[in-house]
Amino acid sequence: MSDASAGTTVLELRNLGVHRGGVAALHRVNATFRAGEITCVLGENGAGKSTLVAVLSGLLRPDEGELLLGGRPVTFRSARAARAAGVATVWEDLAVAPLLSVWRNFFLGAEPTRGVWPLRRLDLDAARETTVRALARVGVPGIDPDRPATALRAGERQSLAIARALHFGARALVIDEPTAPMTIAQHTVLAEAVLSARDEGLAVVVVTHNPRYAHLIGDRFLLLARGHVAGDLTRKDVDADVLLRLMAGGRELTALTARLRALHPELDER
Ligand SMILES: Nc1ncnc2c1ncn2[C@@H]1O[C@H](COP(=O)(O)OP(=O)(O)OP(=O)(O)O)[C@@H](O)[C@H]1O
Repeated sequence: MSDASAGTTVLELRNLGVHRGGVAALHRVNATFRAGEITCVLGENGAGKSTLVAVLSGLLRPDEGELLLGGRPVTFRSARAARAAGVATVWEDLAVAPLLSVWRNFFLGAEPTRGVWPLRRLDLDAARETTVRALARVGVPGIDPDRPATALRAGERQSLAIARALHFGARALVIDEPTAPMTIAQHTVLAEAVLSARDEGLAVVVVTHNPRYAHLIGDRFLLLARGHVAGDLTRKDVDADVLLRLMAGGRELTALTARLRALHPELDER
């Protein structure tokens, strides 16, 4: 466990409001993100998911309400400030600097050095070793740290960012899942890293479009609809089908499925 025992509140949103382009992108949002738990944030396009990520990661200041970290109100003035406070965000597409090596991406400016100034120099072996160890810790063993980051696949790239967050002592991890299709194998790689972060006691927030995947890994589910909290549920409250139904658009899909199954009983088998 990192700094908090499982179940302790790490991040909290109180009556959070954000206006964007004349609309309430978030309106009176209350939510709690706890240590050792994965909270999946679900909602249709425009529900406010990206806005929530922007607030948690320090890119956007809320217009109303408060963000609390470890019980104290905080105002992040930048993404760097959020990271320094222990809230790490894994972006959908900016997880890494693609042309740099895997280990350079891991450290990005925080490389270990050897010796004392003015003879201090980069400790390359330590940097490589640390990277390999940190990746193995999130379930990605055997990566050559000198490969360019472009050689990593989508799930591995995000896992690298998660490994960094763990290594540098994050308390909360916000993951904006790739919307581009990922193979099952890469989804599994990412899920394993997400579960490692949870097991190490971080409060994990996963923004996803996929309710089935959410149900597989999530402990709690925050459903957003038009900037409002439409549901705040635990695993005990829902199964994957209920989640699917609760997501806007899911209602139509469920009705369609029921109608098709009534007309074609053989579909029941699927
Ligand atoms: N930069 C912006 N300028 C104006 N309005 C914006 C801006 N960003 C978001 N909005 C509006 O805020 C609301 C919430 O958008 P947001 O992008 O947070 O939703 P989302 O759930 O992330 O959607 P998606 O799944 O499509 O990314 C929407 O009505 C959107 O049109």
